[in-house]
Amino acid sequence: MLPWIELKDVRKEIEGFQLGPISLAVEPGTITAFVGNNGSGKSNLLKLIMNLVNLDGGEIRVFGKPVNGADESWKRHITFQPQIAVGWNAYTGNDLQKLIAPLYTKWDQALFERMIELFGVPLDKRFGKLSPGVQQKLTLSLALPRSTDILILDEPTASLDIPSKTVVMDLLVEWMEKEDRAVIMTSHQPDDLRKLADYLFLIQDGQAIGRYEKDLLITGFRRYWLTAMPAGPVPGELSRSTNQLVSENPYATEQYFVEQEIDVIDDNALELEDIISLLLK
Ligand SMILES: Nc1ncnc2c1ncn2[C@@H]1O[C@H](COP(=O)(O)OP(=O)(O)OP(=O)(O)O)[C@@H](O)[C@H]1O
Repeated sequence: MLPWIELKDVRKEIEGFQLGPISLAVEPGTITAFVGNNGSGKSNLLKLIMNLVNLDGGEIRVFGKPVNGADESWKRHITFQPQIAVGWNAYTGNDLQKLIAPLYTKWDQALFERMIELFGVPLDKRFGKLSPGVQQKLTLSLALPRSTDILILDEPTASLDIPSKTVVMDLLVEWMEKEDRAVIMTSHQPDDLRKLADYLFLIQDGQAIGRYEKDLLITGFRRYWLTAMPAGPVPGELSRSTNQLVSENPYATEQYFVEQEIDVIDDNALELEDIISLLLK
């Protein structure tokens, strides 16, 4: 399927910080999570996609249209939720709903009311007077009902309590199932990544480490406990300690163990957060 969003050799310099070159394609029906260390450039990459900051090099296309071109019709197909909603503090939830809903032809009022009810958001209080978590709940309740093709969320669950994180994950899964849609999100929450992401796009200090299919990533690393560690390198070996070996190619590693008659006491899959930490080392 043709990608909805395409980044080709995207580059940006922000006061001495170099972001890119980054290339990436986002297809419909997928959730892509940008994952990286703090300050690695994830939020700036989202802003570049939304044409909120200027590119220094490369190009970004949404539905085939360059984001920095004269035709801005692509913006109608995207909802962007930044980490901090700018200019909302003086408005109540009711005001914001009245301002936002008429702008979207597929506004889902039933979903808005359901989310407000699920999260218990007061609609009569000014946005600026709400706690960060309640602000995030209201912002999400004003984002998903827009029913745009693409949803871009910058750390959507960062301030939420644990039960609400689960609610958001379930709502996003349901939102994706309604029609062909795509989500890009940034997150530091392993649960979000495990439950939601189809692809992880890893960024470190402004540089792309790679785009990984989450399910393949989870099966692609294994830890083995051995009675005796082989002296030489083992195929697929990523790291070793006295009796533990971590492999990034379990098939090759296990084949080698069989050929060399090496006893494996135990083995297990690595947790997603361990794999991410290894890749971002
Ligand atoms: N307002 C700003 N002024 C100057 N430099 C900035 C500004 N915002 C970001 N930067 C620079 O851009 C880099 C990338 O920041 P960005 O916010 O995109 O990272 P991030 O990956 O989203 O971080 P985090 O995980 O902490 O949210 C930072 O390291 C910083 O050097």
